[in-house]
Amino acid sequence: MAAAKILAAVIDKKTPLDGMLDAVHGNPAYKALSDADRALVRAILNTTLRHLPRIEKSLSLMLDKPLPEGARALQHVLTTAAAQILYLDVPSHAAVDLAVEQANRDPRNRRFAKLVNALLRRMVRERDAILAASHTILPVPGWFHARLVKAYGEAEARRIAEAQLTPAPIDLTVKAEPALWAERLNARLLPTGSLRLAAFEGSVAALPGFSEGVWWVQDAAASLPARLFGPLAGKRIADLCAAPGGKTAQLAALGAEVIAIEQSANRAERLKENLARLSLSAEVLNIDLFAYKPDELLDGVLLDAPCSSTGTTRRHPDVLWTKSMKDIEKLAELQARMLRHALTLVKPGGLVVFSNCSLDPLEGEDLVAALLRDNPGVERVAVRREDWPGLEEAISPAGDFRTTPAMIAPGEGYAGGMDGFFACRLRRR
Ligand SMILES: C[S@@+](CC[C@H](N)C(=O)[O-])C[C@H]1O[C@@H](n2cnc3c(N)ncnc32)[C@H](O)[C@@H]1O
Repeated sequence: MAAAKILAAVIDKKTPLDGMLDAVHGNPAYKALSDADRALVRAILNTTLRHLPRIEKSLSLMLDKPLPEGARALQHVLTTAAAQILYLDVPSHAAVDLAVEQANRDPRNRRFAKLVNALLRRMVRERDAILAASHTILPVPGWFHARLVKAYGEAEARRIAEAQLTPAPIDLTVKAEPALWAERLNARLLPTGSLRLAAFEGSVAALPGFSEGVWWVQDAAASLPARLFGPLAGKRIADLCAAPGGKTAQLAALGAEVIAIEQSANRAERLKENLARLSLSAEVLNIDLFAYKPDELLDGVLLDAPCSSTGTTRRHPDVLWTKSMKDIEKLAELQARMLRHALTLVKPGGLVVFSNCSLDPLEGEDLVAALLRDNPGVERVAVRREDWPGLEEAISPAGDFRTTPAMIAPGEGYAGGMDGFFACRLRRR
């Protein structure tokens, strides 16, 4: 019940999933569930959203005629039930019975209860054939696929779209001694310097090193921007969009004197808590970055800007259904303004690293190209392939990091992939 309602809010009202699944401020129907039922609802929603185009197409092929416009709620009941039948390891008959019960409970949908029953039972019987046939259907919305094709070409777009079907593994960044901690945690040491856990269920807080603040959870790709500054001991660096603090922690662990700026009060608090657990220090300023003017120009600035997050769909599959091209355009404009401000904060010769977790060039390559065109006082310091063995494919010809979920091959017992990220290193002349 909760799953279909929450799905409706994502699809019809563009409400992000994270907020609705928050244990304190989340959707009331979700909060009323037991821990086990919450986990099941989360799995159903993430699975439904990951496979939505394939589920919808499979359902439409089984219907003689489309459901009437007024039956949106029924559509969500059907898609969440179909996700369980096709992709989740739960008893199919329970999913069918629940969907029929939901249809019966809603006076607008009662007349469709028999149809729901027949259609879903047929789906159970024909599951293997439906799954085999659905492989040809693109697993992402059309607008997003078109953007991927434009940026990466047909074949790579397909690989990225398929890669986002696999849930992200857990990656960790360690303060020091990555090889030693890789062994202790039975993790794979990635070419980014991150550790990747083998298939893992449970709480990371129970793993060795957590309570001592030795490491933090951070996707491999997300760890790259902070690594672009080179030696940081004694340098003053501002992290302009800092919370929850993965990159602030990296900068501080590398010896920088960090000023961490975060506009949201709640998120600034979370950043402070995270730094405290890691015994790392930074000056945390809960202000708008546009209001920040240091007394003296800085050695470097990290701008990990708010973005469309289209690189994180393995973790947040709702993004593709809540964001649109309009959002990408608006965010790209904001990022360009933020980047121009960031460049005023560093001394001549100072570095600005600009990054975000979008796959769209409007928020990355195009934005930087326009900035360089208009600002002769700024130059790109290209990332060199020879400095990043194993990550050559993630470095663009211009010398930026451009990672995608289709990069990093799986290893024995370890998943592949990483978030889609853009990171560019700029220098004020
Ligand atoms: C992509 S997240 C940053 C993630 C962070 N760098 C990390 O590695 O953990 C962007 C952050 O920027 C913050 N933010 C957005 N607009 C801002 C502004 N004008 N000034 C300061 N922070 C802002 C958001 O609240 C959000 O926490």
